[in-house]
Amino acid sequence: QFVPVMCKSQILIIIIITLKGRKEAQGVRKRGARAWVQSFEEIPHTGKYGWVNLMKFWRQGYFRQLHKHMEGTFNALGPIYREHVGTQKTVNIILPSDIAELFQSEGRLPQRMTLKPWATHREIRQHSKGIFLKNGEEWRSDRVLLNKEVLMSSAVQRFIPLLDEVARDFCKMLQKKVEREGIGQKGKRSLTVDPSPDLFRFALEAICNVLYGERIGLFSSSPSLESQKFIWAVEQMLATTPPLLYLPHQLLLHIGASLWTQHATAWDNIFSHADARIQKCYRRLSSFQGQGSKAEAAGGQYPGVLGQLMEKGQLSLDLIKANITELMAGGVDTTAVPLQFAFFELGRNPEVQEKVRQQVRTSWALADGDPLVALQGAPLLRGIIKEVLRLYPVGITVNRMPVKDIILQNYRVPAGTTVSVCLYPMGRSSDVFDDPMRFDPGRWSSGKGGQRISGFRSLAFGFGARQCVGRRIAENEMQLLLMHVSDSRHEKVETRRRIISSTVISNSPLQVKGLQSFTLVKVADINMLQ
Ligand code: HEM
Repeated sequence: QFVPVMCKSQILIIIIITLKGRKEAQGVRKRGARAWVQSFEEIPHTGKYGWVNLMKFWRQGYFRQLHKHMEGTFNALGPIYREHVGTQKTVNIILPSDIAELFQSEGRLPQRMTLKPWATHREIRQHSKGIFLKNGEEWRSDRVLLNKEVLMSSAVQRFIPLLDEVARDFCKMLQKKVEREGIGQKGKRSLTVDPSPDLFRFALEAICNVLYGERIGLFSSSPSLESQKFIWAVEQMLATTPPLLYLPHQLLLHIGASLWTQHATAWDNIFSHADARIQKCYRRLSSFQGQGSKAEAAGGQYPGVLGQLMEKGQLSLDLIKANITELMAGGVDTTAVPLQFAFFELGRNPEVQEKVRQQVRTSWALADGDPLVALQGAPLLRGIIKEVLRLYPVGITVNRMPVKDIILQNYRVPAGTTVSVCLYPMGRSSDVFDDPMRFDPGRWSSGKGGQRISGFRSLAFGFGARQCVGRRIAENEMQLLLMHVSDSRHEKVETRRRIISSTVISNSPLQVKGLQSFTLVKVADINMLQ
């Protein structure tokens, strides 16, 4: 009844006073929020009609630049917006206070938006689904078993030596390359290379060693074509996923559209590669049956995640296969690409590079050859990974479907809505990070110099019970590589240092040229450099 005589802010004040008691009792009023919770429909949006928006996405090339589109939309509409594109509806958020609210409402069985094209592939090929695609109790029972093999600290201790061995061999391979192809005097050669293909090989070699407990020889002078095909297949699968998420992929499947065929073929290749590896490993471990445990059969050594799962026998072979295939598919691009960005940023920031080298040197000296201890003594390595994933997140969103209605920015969001945390714009927002465009690994340290970053800001691996199951593999794999590349204690330091300063880590145009040679899926990454 005050409307005719008062401005909007006065109206709000009056309402706060009159409704305070009632809304707080109902538990829907947030501190600092405007009094009256607004409806879902009132959330700012990018257009009502999903198909019209889809056309716009297509025309403007947003599928390749989703992160940029999100950043622009937050700038235009504020910290929350709705988006309806084709078959997808999401609410997008960016602020830690809203993210906290979302994750606190994820329930005991957190649920993400299902990647339907992936699920459909499993259904039409009659493959079992792994944890990525499952929900509910079914997800939980697999996940608990996998956590023991890849996420818990006892597992980390088992696989660290395998990752360490691959990281050391990678450095040796680079040294040989410099000696062979570099310019300058013997022993003081330097070489400028595009590190991308080598880093993809490194990531595949590392994940295979952890999963199967055996090396696949990708650093040899003639790496197998089969492995190269696997790398291409993962790239193809990732590149074809974003458009399929918004299109009626069942229809595309029905009419045999080439986008769907490319996607399904890529998955088929991933499955057949993983299948061949699994069969080979299975035969090797089975041939020792009756000679004690599989761990003993593997010469007393850790037999890899597959061997552990088979030995324990708590998951059916079908489910082991489904999950190992997902770990393979999730274990290559996810680490190879951030490593490239790590080198790129270290190249642009020589003072950071020097600090890291000093820290690694000191830590090695105290670690007595134990890679885990050495990593613990060099927190800047962890900071580099966090900083790289803040600026160049692998997955640009993490989403949840809350189990109850939640209030975000004073709007009511019904249970079951897909809410996406937009990592790329969040990582570059000055509302969330001080001086966000500065590459500063030290900002994550808790001690002197660190910014004491509070919660819900480091989310590149997701959150809680549903966070990335491969997180510890990825973090340790990337840190070990950076540690060995930075380590200047060994004999061939000179060469390695040159690799850092003049080759991989340099801000020369050649470095950027290397990045431009990425295939489709990486186009987004190049844009992230802008
Ligand atoms: C820098 C590297 C990586 C990043 C940034 C990353 C990021 C993510 C994110 C954001 C999620 C969703 C988490 C959530 O919903 O809360 C996820 C899930 C997952 N990731 Fe990763 N990941 C990485 C490496 C890996 C690796 C190396 C593997 C395999 C060894 C892997 C396997 C998986 C699987 C299987 C899931 C599904 C987990 C579930 O739903 O329970 N990821 N990852």
